[in-house]
Amino acid sequence: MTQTVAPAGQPDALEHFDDIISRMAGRRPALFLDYDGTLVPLARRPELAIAPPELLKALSRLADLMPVAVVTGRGRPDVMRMLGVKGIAYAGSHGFDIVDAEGNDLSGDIGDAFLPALKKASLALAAFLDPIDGAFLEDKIYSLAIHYREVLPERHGDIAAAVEAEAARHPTLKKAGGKMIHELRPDMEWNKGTAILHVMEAMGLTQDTCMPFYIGDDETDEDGFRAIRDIGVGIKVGADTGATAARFTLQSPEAVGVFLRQLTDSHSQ
Ligand SMILES: O=P(O)(O)OC[C@H]1O[C@H](O[C@H]2O[C@H](CO)[C@@H](O)[C@H](O)[C@H]2O)[C@H](O)[C@@H](O)[C@@H]1O
Repeated sequence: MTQTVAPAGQPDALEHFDDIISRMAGRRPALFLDYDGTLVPLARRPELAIAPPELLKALSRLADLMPVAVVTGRGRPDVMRMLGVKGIAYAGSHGFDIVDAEGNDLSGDIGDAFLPALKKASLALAAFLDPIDGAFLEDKIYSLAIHYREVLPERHGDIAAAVEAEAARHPTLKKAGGKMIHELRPDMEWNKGTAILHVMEAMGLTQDTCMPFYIGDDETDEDGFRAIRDIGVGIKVGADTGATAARFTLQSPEAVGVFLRQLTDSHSQ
C-alpha cells in the first residue's frame, strides 16, 4: 500500500515545467494545494502564516482557468478566513470538512461520530498544555493540533506522552504527526488522498479528461501524492524532501508561487 520512493532527488518542477505540461496530453489540469509550508512559509503560530496579496490574486486567476482546491490540515473555516478566495474548493481537517467552489458541502457527516471524543480530548489537552510555556491546542472540530514549536525541548517528551495517553483513552481517535505538532484525528481511512479523489468524483473530474496536481510539504501530504501518483503529478515542497511519493519537488513556497504563475500563463494563451 505504502508507495514511498527513495529521496534520490526528484526533479525540480520548475526546471521540468515543459515535461509536466506535456504529461497533460490534452487533459485539463485540476489543482490541489496544501496551505502551511506550501502556499505560505511556516511561522511561529498558525495565525501568523498569512497569505500575501499576490498569492490571493494568483489563486483567483487560476480559479478562472481550472478547478482549484485547498486541502489542508487546518480547520476549514480557518483556512477560508486566511485565504478568502472565491471560486475554489476548501477541504479542511485533512478532508473531514469539504465545500466545493460554490460552497456546497461535499463531506456530509463523515466525521460526526468522532465529535464527542474529540471534544473530550480537546478539553483535557487544553488543560494539560495551559501551564506549559509556548504550548497550545488548536481545535479544528474534526481534528486537534497540539503545537510545541515554541516549547523548550525538555518538555517535548511530556507533551508527546500526554497526547499518546489521550489517544489511548479514545479508541476512535489516532495520533498523527506534523511539523512541530501532534495531531489527534478520527481513526478511519480518510485522509488528504481520499479527500482529493472524493472531490474529483464529486466535481465530475475523471482521469481521462483531467490531470490532478497535488502540491504539499508535510507527511500528511504523502497520502495526497500516493492517491494521484498514477493519474497526475505530485510535487513535494522543501529543500530536503526526504522519501516521498511525489514525482517532482519545489524548493520553497516562493517557488510554488512561481510555478503557479507559470501554470496560469501556460493556460491563459
Ligand atoms: O496541511 P497543512 O495546510 O500543511 O496544515 C498542516 C498544519 O499547519 C499548521 O501548523 C503548521 O504551520 C504553523 C504555522 O506556520 C506552524 O506554527 C506549525 O508548527 C506547523 O505545524 C496548522 O496550525 C495545523 O493545524 C495544520 O495541521
